[in-house]
Amino acid sequence: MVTVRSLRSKAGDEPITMLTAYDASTARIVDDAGIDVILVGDSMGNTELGYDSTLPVTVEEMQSRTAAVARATDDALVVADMPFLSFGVDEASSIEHCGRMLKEADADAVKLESGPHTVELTERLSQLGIPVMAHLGLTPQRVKQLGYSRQGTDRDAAREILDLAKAHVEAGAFSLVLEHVPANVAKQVTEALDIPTIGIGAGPDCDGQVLVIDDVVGMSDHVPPFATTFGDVKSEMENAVEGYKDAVEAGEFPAEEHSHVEDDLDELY
Ligand SMILES: Nc1nc(=O)c2c([nH]1)NC[C@@H]1CN(c3ccc(C(=O)N[C@@H](CCC(=O)O)C(=O)O)cc3)CN21
Ligand SMILES: CC(C)C(=O)C(=O)O
Ligand SMILES: [Mg+2]
Repeated sequence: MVTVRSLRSKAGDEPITMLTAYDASTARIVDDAGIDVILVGDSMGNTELGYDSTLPVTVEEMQSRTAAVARATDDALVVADMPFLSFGVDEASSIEHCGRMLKEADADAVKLESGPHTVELTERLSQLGIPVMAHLGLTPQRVKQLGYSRQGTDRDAAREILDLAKAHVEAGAFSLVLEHVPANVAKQVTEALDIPTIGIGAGPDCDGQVLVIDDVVGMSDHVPPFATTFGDVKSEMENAVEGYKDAVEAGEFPAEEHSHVEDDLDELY
């Protein structure tokens, strides 16, 4: 069983592995493979729900998918990604939305796309017993301001990431995702913090790595430049779907072994 405490002790020892999953069947595969952390990412908006950003994803959608993933997961830490405007608007509704992920969906922790506005909230949630994973660098919920470009690329911006990272550790965050930042910046952030950093497009020197499952297995139409594909599930599914269609059209499916005949029912009238 991976816990927020065991994750912390693994950091620096062995790389931490994290992947997204949005449903029970995928979560079972990821968990059985021994991945440490399953993130029910709001990237689900792009991958599963067909939106062109994560902005439309709702708390209800995240809660339902988090519950499905948690039901299928035995060992991995399950982290619910809090969707756009479900936190940071006011403290009471932020706590209520985050709390639902633990109380009702059985998540182990929440992830918040972080900034100066999430320091106090991270402290409050941590005090209440809701473990918080922070997320700095490229924060896709700010796509309308940032696009999907690399962050922390000048000294001021890189220092701001480091300073915010320290502020979130101080506030009680148990780990930090660093997205699409220079490897040498991620390295210094990792060295400066006593919580695990988990990188995506942040070089090899974070304590762990995370990618979106669709990109990893070869199901995405567009893979970000920092990701790599390790399989070709899309072709496998295309083959299976075509095979089914051809078999039905050729009259080969269902065959005798897929059907049954009941005695005395040959003539109903
Ligand atoms: N399938 C998937 N994988 C992801 O990693 C992912 C999502 N979806 N959805 C949410 C965010 C969006 N992410 C992205 C998406 C695109 C780029 C990308 O293509 N960046 C280019 C162009 C940047 C620009 O638009 O200016 C780059 O060169 O940085 C990076 C991160 C990462 N996240
Ligand atoms: C890529 C990770 C960090 C994420 O936030 C997501 O999948 O939504
Ligand atoms: Mg996300």
